[in-house]
Amino acid sequence: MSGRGSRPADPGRARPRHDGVDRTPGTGPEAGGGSGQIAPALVGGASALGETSEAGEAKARLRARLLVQRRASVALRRGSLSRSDASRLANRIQRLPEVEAARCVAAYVGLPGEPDTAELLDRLLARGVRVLLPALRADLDLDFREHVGTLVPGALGTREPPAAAPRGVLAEADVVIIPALAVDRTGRRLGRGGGSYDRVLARVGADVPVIAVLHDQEVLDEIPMESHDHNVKIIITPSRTLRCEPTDGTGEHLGPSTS
Ligand SMILES: Nc1nc2c(c(=O)[nH]1)N(C=O)[C@@H](CNc1ccc(C(=O)N[C@@H](CCC(=O)O)C(=O)O)cc1)CN2
Ligand SMILES: Nc1ncnc2c1ncn2[C@@H]1O[C@H](COP(=O)(O)OP(=O)(O)OP(=O)(O)O)[C@@H](O)[C@H]1O
Repeated sequence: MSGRGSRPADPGRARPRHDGVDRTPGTGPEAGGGSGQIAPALVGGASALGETSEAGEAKARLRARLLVQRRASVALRRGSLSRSDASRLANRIQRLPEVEAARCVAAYVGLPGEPDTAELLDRLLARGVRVLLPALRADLDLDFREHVGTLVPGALGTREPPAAAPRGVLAEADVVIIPALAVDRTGRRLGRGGGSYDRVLARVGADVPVIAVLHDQEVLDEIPMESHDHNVKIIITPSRTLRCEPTDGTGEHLGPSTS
């Protein structure tokens, strides 16, 4: 990313503890706090707290490489292929039994370089499904709001429902659809390094299916894992649907089912 805008020089110090429990009264997710000044500068693919663990450093390097790859592919495609990708993705996601059965879906609005989710969101709304979308907070945690059909600019180039949209209660989502820079077949996920979805997934029930959406070439053999990372259950790319299998504890996995 390009390090735009006015962000604090040492954002990591302002971050909350990362054990999945938000203990700060009135500042937790869905507490209705505004974005304010945005926290960390996720420069060069480094994580928000400037990871120093081996896995954290490996993630930062991988993240930087994947962001370069995405930018190159955006430049190459100039949007046209991404529209057909968007339809194929929407079809795949809608065909999942978990999504067919869902009355409320937490999803997201694609950023440039990501598979476009606009068609999926429109189709879900047209089917009468409640759609919850994230609004990025200053500490990079996410609030959710009901998708009311319109979007306004959020921080860091995101788009989000207007502040007047009803609050979205994440616990009401039957399915959670999230972005990823990369995943592996066991469901390990690499994101943009803000820990936004690590925090969101810590608040999602273990029985709620989590679906990661990304490009075909971003399904990798192995993603380095840290203790706060949460696995996804299903991986969707324009041409593949992968169901992740749990690891056997040695890092080996039993092989995903695919279609
Ligand atoms: N579609 C989508 N929404 C998401 C995420 C995501 O990965 N994808 N996030 C996953 O956690 C959170 C947002 N995290 C972000 C972290 C970094 C940048 C970023 O690097 N932006 C660039 C470009 C900004 C622009 O175009 O204005 C930058 O700041 O340079 C954006 C979002 C919540 N919403
Ligand atoms: N529950 C949490 N609360 C606060 N910080 C967290 C939490 N989980 C992870 N973090 C911090 O967020 C930073 C980024 O984590 P990580 O590299 O796993 O992000 P990511 O999953 O790639 O990003 P994102 O979820 O935003 O797409 C790390 O410094 C980590 O310590």
